[in-house]
Amino acid sequence: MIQEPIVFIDGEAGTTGLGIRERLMSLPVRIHSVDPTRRKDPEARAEAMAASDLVVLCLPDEASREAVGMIDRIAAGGGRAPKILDASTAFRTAPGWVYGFPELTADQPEAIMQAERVSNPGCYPTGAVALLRPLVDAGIVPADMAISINAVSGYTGGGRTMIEAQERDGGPPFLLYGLNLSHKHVPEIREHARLTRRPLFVPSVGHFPRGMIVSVPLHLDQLSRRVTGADLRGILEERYVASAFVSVCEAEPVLTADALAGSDRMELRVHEDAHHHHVVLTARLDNLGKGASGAAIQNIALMLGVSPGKAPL
Ligand SMILES: NC(=O)C1=CN([C@@H]2O[C@H](COP(=O)(O)OP(=O)(O)OC[C@H]3O[C@@H](n4cnc5c(N)ncnc54)[C@H](OP(=O)(O)O)[C@@H]3O)[C@@H](O)[C@H]2O)C=CC1
Ligand SMILES: CC(=O)N[C@@H](CCC(=O)OP(=O)(O)O)C(=O)O
Repeated sequence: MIQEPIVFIDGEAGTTGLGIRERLMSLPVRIHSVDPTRRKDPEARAEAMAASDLVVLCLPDEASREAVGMIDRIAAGGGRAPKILDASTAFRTAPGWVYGFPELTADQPEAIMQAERVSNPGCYPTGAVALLRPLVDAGIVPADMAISINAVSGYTGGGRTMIEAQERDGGPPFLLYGLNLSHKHVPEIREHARLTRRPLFVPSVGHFPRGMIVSVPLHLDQLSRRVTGADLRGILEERYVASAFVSVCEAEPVLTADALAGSDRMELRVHEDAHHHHVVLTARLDNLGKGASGAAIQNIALMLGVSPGKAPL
């Protein structure tokens, strides 16, 4: 009998870890857990890593870097190092890591399959890169164009600390943050959308648990060629036509941010005022779905060569 691959989730009790654990039930894998009382014990975690085929890191950035160091030491000691999928921000632009957005290009699924180390995309970059990269690749959005990105997330995006604060206090209904304009996702968006000019990114949080809209306003008369909203939509449709997770939808006058809560899919739209040559591109997703745990399951399936056997949530 063929043995099921073994997966260890470091940070299994956190928001992203729990979402991945739940979704792993749909894959033919065995989950290796450590005793909850030892979940932060380096010795117990190193043992679990050495016994696994794939380690999923659902930790804060610094703890992720330490965990990768532990796996490096397993390899240096002559052990068989497991593959790594990292959910943190630590390695999303790091050399030697493959970016875990399978829809990025036609070659990306194969690159993820072959990789030893994959970084799971950030929730906001998932929407921004999905909208911008095909248009940059097509030469329609110039790589050095001044791009602004606005986004709103559900409060689970801030992990346990923000969830507890929002649920204890009733939370502020809406707040802009990252107003020092150096949010940790900017380098990731810039690199994977292939922009040469740093985009301006303004995130926000609303008092709802799950959901996200990322929006990118464009003045069509500033693009490289004369194009219409229908042209932009055509390029996005061509890129995502085969994807079970990403779809291009009809524009709507109103979008609610939490409509895809509980789903691992993402919806893209092109909203146009043709008379004024204005377009707003939007991506709607669940920050914990395609923005985190749902994307992780896509990557785990590719990295282990297993199939979910059912359609995405
Ligand atoms: N929430 C989201 O929407 C998304 C989050 N991510 C990324 O996933 C990672 C985890 O985020 P999230 O799940 O939201 O955060 P949480 O705070 O909900 O979970 C993090 C977990 O890691 C545990 N932990 C912290 N330090 C260590 C350590 N040294 N050893 C073992 N366990 C440790 C925490 O335990 P304790 O609580 O006891 O400290 C907690 O269980 C982050 O890097 C984040 O950027 C990715 C995509 C989206
Ligand atoms: C609402 C909120 O606080 N969101 C987080 C982003 C989510 C996250 O930390 O995880 P990823 O990097 O994997 O997306 C933030 O802005 O720092």
